[in-house]
Amino acid sequence: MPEQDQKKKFDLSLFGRVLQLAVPYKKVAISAVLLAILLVPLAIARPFIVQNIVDDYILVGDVDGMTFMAAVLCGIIVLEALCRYTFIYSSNWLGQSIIRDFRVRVFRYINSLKLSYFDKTPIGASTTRAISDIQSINSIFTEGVLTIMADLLSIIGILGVMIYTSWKLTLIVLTTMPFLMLASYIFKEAVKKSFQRVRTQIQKMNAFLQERITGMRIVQIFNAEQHEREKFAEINKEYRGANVDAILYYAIFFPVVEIIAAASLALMVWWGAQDVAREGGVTLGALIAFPIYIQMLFRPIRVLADKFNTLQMGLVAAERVFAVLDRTDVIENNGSFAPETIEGRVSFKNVWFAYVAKEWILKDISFDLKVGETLAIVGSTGSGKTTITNVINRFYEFQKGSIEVDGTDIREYDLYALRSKMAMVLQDVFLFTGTVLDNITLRDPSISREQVIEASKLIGAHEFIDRLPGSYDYDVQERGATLSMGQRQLISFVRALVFDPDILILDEATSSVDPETEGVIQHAIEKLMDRRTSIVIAHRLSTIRNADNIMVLEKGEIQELGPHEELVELEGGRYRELYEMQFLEAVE
Ligand SMILES: Nc1ncnc2c1ncn2[C@@H]1O[C@H](COP(=O)(O)OP(=O)(O)OP(=O)(O)O)[C@@H](O)[C@H]1O
Repeated sequence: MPEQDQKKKFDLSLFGRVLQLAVPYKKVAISAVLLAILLVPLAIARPFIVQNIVDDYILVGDVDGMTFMAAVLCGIIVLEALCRYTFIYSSNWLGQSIIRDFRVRVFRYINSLKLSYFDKTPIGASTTRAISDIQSINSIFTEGVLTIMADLLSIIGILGVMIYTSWKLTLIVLTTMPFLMLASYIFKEAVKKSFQRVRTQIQKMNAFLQERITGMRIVQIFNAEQHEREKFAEINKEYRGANVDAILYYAIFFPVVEIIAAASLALMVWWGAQDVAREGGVTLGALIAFPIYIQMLFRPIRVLADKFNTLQMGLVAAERVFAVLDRTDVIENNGSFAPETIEGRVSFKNVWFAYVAKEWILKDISFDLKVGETLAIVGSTGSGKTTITNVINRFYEFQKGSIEVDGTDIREYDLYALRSKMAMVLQDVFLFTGTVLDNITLRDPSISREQVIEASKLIGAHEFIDRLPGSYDYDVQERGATLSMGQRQLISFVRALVFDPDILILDEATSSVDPETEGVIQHAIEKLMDRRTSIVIAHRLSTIRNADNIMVLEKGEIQELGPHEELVELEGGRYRELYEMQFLEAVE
């Protein structure tokens, strides 16, 4: 990426796209531009009036005129201060408003991407896009476009006044310009390279910390702390090096600019002092105003190189964010069938599915589930059990065959209507930081606290939730780390129950819990499946035996399908083998 960044030239169409983000705030944006334009004459007016006061009032002894001009000068200074305050405030307000909108838009878009995107994209990449890259876009507006424009305008304005006052003095001042241009260019390129290194190291540091903290158990149990510390120190060393380089360039560049500015001033004074004495030479007022002009000319030039870098870095970040927004693998929602209620019949008809083209994971899967029936899926690891549950709710789109709910192809349903009829309980329970209540309702305001308590009582989770400090308002820490596995499972059951689905998809946890909790969970599962069409990736003997049908899946194909009593009788059958090997053993 850094290599690519360096080669990147200024991309106009990308720049146009970034500017379009300001369209909803065009009034503020236009006001900021107008203020930037207005600030130029106001700033230049100060030395110009000083020059005027010296030449036209002091030298001729016009005290009244001088007092009046001094009052005008004060007025201009106050006006300039007000305009500058409004300019700084409005340009920053603009930048912040734009990135607030943009962040929400990017998050909404990320939400709409197909799950396959997340399979391939590291979490860190998505968070970097949504947080730090968008932050850099802010600087395009605050430090970039508007201030660069304001600086360029003041350079042009000051040069204009300088030429108007004395073109000869201006030419003398400008003799040092080529040195300044050269120094700015060298500085700009050098700093850009260091900042790209800094950014690469920040990304590395983020990814490193995120992974190590998430996997802290592994780091600690395998005594890997020492190596990890060394690796982290190495990244930090590189980070420091890159930052120190950048600071070094600043430390060299700024004094160099001062020297060049001083040389300009010296040349100007040397020549100007001689010219004042000459007939028709520069006026004394001009000689007094020129040092201020020089100062005003060099100040923006000094910071321009830096601001161009900021602008370019902002554009690189914008390009990366737009690349996410330009992704076409969004969830398709072309169906419109949205019935108020459904019965919950499910049927798979010759369904074929592959995550990667032609590598079939589900092969010709067909089965029918009547309303309220339970299908238990069993099979060895990697046989495609989870995949079946992934295609019913359209996390992934199947390629051949059809899946019907109540006799209608699931692709004809409005996706949100379809999903609202289904609930999914995953083996690996995911809890969000927030209260237990929020974790159950997922902030759906239509679900009341009473409903949640009622569902918890039914599931058998109320007792333990009530014992938590704060009960339903107990703050769940990072992914529920302070709750036990069984407790997390119970919360996820309550979550599924309050959404009252017609079709339940359940991936039973394989982890063993103590007999007492086992009893509670078994009871909860029964309550959850009660009168609901359920598809369960089953691991508990009780769930499997109680299911209306059992599907034995091997390498994506149905090997056996039928009720327990039937399959267990099959001589040499896979289910019978599994049953004898795993379940009878467990019972004994
Ligand atoms: N997101 C994915 N992208 C690509 N391949 C995948 C993806 N998820 C699963 N697979 C592959 O699909 C196959 C079936 O996986 P699946 O998760 O459905 O198996 P499973 O029967 O549920 O296994 P387990 O009992 O271990 O959970 C596996 O070979 C797996 O590597």
